[in-house]
Amino acid sequence: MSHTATVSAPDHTQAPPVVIARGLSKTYGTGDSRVHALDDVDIAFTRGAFTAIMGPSGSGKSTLMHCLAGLDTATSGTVHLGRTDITRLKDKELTRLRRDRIGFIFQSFNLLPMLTAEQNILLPAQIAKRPVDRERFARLIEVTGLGPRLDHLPSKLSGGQQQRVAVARALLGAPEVVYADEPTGNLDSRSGAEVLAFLRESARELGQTIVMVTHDPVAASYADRVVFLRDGRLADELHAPTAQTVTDRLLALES
Ligand SMILES: Nc1ncnc2c1ncn2[C@@H]1O[C@H](COP(=O)(O)OP(=O)(O)OP(=O)(O)O)[C@@H](O)[C@H]1O
Repeated sequence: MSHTATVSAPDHTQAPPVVIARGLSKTYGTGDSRVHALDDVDIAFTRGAFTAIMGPSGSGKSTLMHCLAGLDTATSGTVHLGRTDITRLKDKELTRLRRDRIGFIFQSFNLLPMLTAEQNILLPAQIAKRPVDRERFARLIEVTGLGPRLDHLPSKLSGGQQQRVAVARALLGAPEVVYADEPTGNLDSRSGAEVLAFLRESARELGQTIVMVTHDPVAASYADRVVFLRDGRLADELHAPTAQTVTDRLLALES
């Protein structure tokens, strides 16, 4: 009698989804000026996965991220964060959900200029009256290499250091998902690579779920998975991307 055993490698398709969007559509305008920014998008993001969203200009990347994050309201469809259908929440509940369960990283670092690096990192926890996980704080400072800069004001930090402060701030509360909108758009390639390596490490080592919008195939190559939008629809998907495979798919989409 023969026995066959299948050993499946741990991969993100086995992990439970943290964010699930179903039938997500967003239209702007009416009549002839009507634009389908998102057209019936179904997508899920599993725990600990680092996903990049790409696509030609106007394909709906920002709209998708804003609807997933509860920064914009979808015309139809649902978005679940864990068990919460965020499309049913009232404004106040949505504000609280964004504050307590989601991390944000933007192209502009959005640091408060009069606060030190450390104070900036701790600010969201203070505002939410949330206890600070000192162990996680220490780990984030170690991984970001910000230790010697903690008492510096943002104006005394390089762009890359400022963005690392913004990333540590977004990750400190262990949010269920982090949305990053062109996080390396304002950085030189070396600083950008440091920030991206840190995001990748956060996904792998801390199980942090990250969804990043980017135009840059090199940035996307740090992700585990790249999803491509065209005309508001999911058009393609790549796993274990390289800058070259991402570029090839983008060119195919744009042709
Ligand atoms: N507030 C708005 N009013 C009307 N149309 C909008 C609005 N926001 C976005 N759109 C349209 O929706 C579509 C998708 O836009 P979106 O900004 O999501 O695309 P994108 O892929 O992020 O583009 P880019 O790469 O240029 O940032 C585009 O046709 C855009 O013109």
